Amino acid sequence: MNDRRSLDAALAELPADMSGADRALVSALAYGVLRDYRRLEALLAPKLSRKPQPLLRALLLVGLLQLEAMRIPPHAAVHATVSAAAMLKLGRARGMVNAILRGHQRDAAAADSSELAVGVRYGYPDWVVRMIEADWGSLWPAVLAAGNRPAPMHLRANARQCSRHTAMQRLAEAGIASQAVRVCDSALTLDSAISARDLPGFASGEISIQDAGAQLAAGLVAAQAGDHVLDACAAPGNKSAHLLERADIDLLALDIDATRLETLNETLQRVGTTARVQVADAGDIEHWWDGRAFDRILLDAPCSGTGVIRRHPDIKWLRRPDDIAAAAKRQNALLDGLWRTLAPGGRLVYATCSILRAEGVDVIDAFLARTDDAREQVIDAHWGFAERYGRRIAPGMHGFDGFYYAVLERDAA
Ligand SMILES: C[S@@+](CC[C@H](N)C(=O)[O-])C[C@H]1O[C@@H](n2cnc3c(N)ncnc32)[C@H](O)[C@@H]1O
Repeated sequence: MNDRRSLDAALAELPADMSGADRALVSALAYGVLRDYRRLEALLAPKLSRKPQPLLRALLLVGLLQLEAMRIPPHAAVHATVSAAAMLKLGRARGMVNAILRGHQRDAAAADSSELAVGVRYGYPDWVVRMIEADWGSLWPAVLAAGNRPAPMHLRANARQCSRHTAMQRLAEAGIASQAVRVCDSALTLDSAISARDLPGFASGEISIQDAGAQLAAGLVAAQAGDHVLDACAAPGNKSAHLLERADIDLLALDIDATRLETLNETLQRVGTTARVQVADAGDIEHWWDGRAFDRILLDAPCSGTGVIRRHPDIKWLRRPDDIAAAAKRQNALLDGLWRTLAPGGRLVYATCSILRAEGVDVIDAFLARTDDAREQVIDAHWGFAERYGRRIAPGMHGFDGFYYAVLERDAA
């Protein structure tokens, strides 16, 4: 966490020859500690007489997590953690690890978590708790708690290749139970998660893995055959692929990150579609725009990611309070730049996986106030909550990740 690397980037460095089961366990331990980091820290602190070195501290947190939140028999959890101390050349600390974990087992039954400070109890930095409280009113405890629950696995049926119904039948034939997601017609949810390589139809592009809340974007863009469409922040390409699956459009997919665009190319190839793909700063239109106006633009803006904390608990600890205002500034600048490339009568969909107003309705409010030829198109939908402009979704609502969407239209010339 010190280098602000994401958890996914750190897990990508696990040894290539590690077994799938070990990989899954390491991943569950890392995600679990980050989800519950503050509470585990609060449990550990009184048991220490001095500050342990970082590796030992991390090991103790992993040990406590196993005792607190995982279905691992306590004696096995203590034994494995003590053994790991030796493997990590922390042999001299084995006695201490053993004593702390055994002591915790004894004390745990008597512990009363209601006395913990709110941020510790819910496992969030205080500044995030304050922002969620301010933005979500009485829903704030539910919003925080939802960010600590594992997310369901949603799939998207590729309309070019099969109906959602057919996709579900094929999964059922392979013994994989799924259900249709009510308010999103391309989405289905699996009863239990499964790796992509074991999903029938994934390699051939019939189905893709994508949160159902994220699948709402393509329907809001509502591009028609022949439309000239821009996906301005497109990588790793899930929404681009969905846009292309829905209609024969002429899509330009931009992203500032060349490595992430490689994943986009792989995704488009897998689902059997093509787009023009370009590395660019979307806001810097002089450098990439050829002057041909777009009928539709999707701006899936870079944001705090506070709506996807349940999938990426490291976000809680990687973000800093200043990041929110900085993100809002970038979002405003992207909107201003991209608006100039939108055709009169065209539509721009603004999306973020943030649940903070500063990156959602406040951005749109300010944009509409300074942009004469922009109008909000009210989203008439059965998902999320209506905001002054746009709609936002709380994490876990309908099973979705947290999102904000607004639809803007440019006055006809
Ligand atoms: C929320 S992600 C997009 C997810 C993508 N739309 C999808 O559904 O797979 C935001 C993306 O914006 C990109 N980005 C950030 N700043 C940008 C900029 N100035 N211009 C273009 N892309 C940018 C990031 O590299 C990141 O890939």
